[in-house]
Amino acid sequence: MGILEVKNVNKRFGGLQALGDVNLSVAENSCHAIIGPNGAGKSTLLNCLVGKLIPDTGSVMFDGQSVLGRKPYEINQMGISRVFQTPEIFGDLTVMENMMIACFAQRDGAFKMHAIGSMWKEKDIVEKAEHMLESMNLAEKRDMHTASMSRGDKRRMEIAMCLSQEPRLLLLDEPTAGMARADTNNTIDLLKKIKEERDITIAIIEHDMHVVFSLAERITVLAQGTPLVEDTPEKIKGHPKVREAYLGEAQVA
Ligand SMILES: Nc1ncnc2c1ncn2[C@@H]1O[C@H](COP(=O)(O)OP(=O)(O)OP(=O)(O)O)[C@@H](O)[C@H]1O
Repeated sequence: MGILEVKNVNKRFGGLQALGDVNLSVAENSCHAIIGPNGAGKSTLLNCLVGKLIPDTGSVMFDGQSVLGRKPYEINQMGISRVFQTPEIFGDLTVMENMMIACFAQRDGAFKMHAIGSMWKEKDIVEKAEHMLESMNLAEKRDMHTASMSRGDKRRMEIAMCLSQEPRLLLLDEPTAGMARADTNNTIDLLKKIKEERDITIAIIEHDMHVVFSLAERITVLAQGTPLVEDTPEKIKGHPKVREAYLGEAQVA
């Protein structure tokens, strides 16, 4: 039994079957990639895992408990955190302030903006935020306004903010989208380090096959809303069905 078990999930948008009988089992402490051509249903599936969408039929179990019918914040409290394609951070605040807000939210369940002036008095929050920034190689940038950070640093910042929630399952939606190769490689190294140091399961949606093959232990290929194959990266590389699904689009080599 995986920490995440998706069974027979279906989701329609009007006449369009976005997900058709999706089954997915993600093993605890593994990194599982979900790949597939544009429009395959990857984001729809992720949205069903975090309560943003409700499947028409099927079940989604996390650590033996159903996530269906729960609000996104309740699912977050269960231990599932999602990093979005577009970083969700406060550009007017510094890296350290953003990190402290995330640590507050984790400790108190919420953060009220009026508390921003007094948050430096909270020693445990300051220490935790400093530790998170160090572990994500962002300590040197702590006083920088996040609006002036590079895309790669912003993305790492958001991953750090998600990790401050101490999730057991981290969902990454194209974590290296729009990054230069050097930044992508830094992010891969950082995610490997996170996996080594923490008791964490990672599910990742990614178009960049270099990222997928560098990180994933299992890969599920979605095509037209249905899992086509699920296997190890070695078996997925060059798999005829996968090549067919990507025909004319990307390269899975
Ligand atoms: N809210 C919505 N209303 C109607 N159709 C939708 C909605 N969300 C997604 N779709 C459709 O469902 C299908 C699956 O979309 P989804 O975004 O899940 O694919 P994807 O694999 O994540 O694609 P991409 O790689 O391009 O992000 C597409 O045909 C898309 O147009």
